[in-house]
Amino acid sequence: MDSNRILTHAAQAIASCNNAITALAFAIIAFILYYTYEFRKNSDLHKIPGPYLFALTKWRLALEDWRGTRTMCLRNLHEQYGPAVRVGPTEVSFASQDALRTIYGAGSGFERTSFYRMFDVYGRQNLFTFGPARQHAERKKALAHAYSKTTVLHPEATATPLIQKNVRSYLALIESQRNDDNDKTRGHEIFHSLHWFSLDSITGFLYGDRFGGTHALQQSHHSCDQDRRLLDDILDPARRRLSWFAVHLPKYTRWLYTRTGLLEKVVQILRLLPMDKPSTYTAIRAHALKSWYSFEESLTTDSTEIQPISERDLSTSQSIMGRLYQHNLSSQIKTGSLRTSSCLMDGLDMASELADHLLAGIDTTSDAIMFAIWALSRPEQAHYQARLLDEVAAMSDANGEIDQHGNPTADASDKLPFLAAVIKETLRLYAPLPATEPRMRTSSKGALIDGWRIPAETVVGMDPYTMHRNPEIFREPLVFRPDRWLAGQGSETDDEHATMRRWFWAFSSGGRMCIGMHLAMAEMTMLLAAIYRKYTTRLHFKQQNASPGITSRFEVFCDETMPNITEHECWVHFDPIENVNKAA
Ligand code: HEM
Repeated sequence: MDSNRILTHAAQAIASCNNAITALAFAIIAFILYYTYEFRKNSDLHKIPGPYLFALTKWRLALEDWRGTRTMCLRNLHEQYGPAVRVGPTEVSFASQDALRTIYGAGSGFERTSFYRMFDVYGRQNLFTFGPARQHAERKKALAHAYSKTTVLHPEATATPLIQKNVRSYLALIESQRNDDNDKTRGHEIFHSLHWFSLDSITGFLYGDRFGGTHALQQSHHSCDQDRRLLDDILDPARRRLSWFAVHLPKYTRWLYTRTGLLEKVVQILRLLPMDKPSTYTAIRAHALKSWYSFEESLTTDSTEIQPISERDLSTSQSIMGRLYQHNLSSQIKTGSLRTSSCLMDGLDMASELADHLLAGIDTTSDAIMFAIWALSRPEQAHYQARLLDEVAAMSDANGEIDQHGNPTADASDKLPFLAAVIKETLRLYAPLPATEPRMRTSSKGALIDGWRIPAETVVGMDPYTMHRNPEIFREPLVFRPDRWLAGQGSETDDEHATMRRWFWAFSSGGRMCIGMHLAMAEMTMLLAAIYRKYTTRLHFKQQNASPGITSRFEVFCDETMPNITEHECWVHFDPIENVNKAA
């Protein structure tokens, strides 16, 4: 090849290289212009403060989700940018009372977003996942009475005797572990045992003893081990990764988990599943479905016609399953139809509803009780434990405050002011569901929230974590101080108390507020009152300088002031009060 030809080739190569660089440069500029246009297109959202990258792409917030730092990040962004922050191209986070009323107030027109559809069960929607207010309101009407405070605290209805029984089983479990242990330094791991307590309570309440009530607390019961294993897939930390995939890549995740045969094997070999099968909630959902089918079967054994529940089976007729079934049956009789209106349910609708309550009622309540015991057991908070011990010790048999087994009654436990303050402070600082509750208005009308014009289809949300740590509302927000809730006892004025109560948001608010709140409160008050009448608690050495950690969605939550975390574990000692008194 002569030198001219070489030069010509070289010139051509350089020219084509230049063309490629020019094309790339154009592509980058076009990309930036496109995104800048997209970013600015919505001039209303564009005015809301927030970091540029978050507004540019939803994957920036998804990265925080992946790292498990979403809620902490939102709180920091609110500290930096104020009560309204744009956290995605079409997502805004709020932290103000005006926003709370506008978004979550009854009849606000804001609905739960598609985010909640990952909680559909057996392919059916339920109270938790319904978007439209009308559908949701009809279902809530069918259930509200059974969850009311009057029903929950009624001494002869299902909840109270059931929780009393579970409290006794819990105390018996503490005692048996204490007696079994030759090594008195071993201590008690309460994260798991409190899950057993809440599992037995919610299954008994929903299904009754005959059809699905569990016995995880009763070591001598034949189903104890099997019932405890129902929780295995909930307590697996891989559940957080699965939540991330389910939220951010829902179609892909559904595809992965519905493969069968050879493809299923390929998916497994390539380790594509975010969480190995059985994935979260598999065991609980299977248990819930089995309970429903055995109940349904019992209704049709004697006849081909479905019958009302027999009067003699009181525990079943008073369970949520029995009540829901009766309610549906009477609606069917009234309308003469099996499932023509959205308020009527078929078997799977009812099974889905019950399964969802089962899932909602386990971690929440047990995590809250665990944090209360952990907080009271810390040496720096010994004076709060002493105050609670005094309060429960003063309960008297003569006033009917103690039941025949020597434990505080439901009604009396509900009326203890200091215990109520301990629980409220626990739920403030360690809310079991601390993350964003996303909502959206789908009607073409947007909304004015806290002075900002928000177009329809924008995801808006608030989170208890940020609300509960606002230093302008809660003095020393990271400090566990139950007496802040007691009028005339902390340094807060009456006005400050009223403001704090408005900012307390552990159970949400408005039409979508937690339906299980009174049940959860009864479980918490009765168990804590009974424990502190018999025992003092102190931290085990494994818990020194370590906060227990709980899972909620993609994140682990703990006491952020502690240097270490014990994830899904919490170790304490229970010392019988008479021993403590003798030693003193
Ligand atoms: C300390 C315990 C509990 C806490 C802190 C709690 C908190 C909450 C919160 C914050 C919500 C709203 C979530 C959202 O919109 O994203 C909620 C809803 C709900 N909770 Fe609870 N919960 C607790 C216990 C329970 C229990 C024991 C049940 C048992 C049935 C339950 C059943 C539900 C249901 C069915 C909903 C949906 C209500 C609706 O949409 O109308 N929760 N809960």
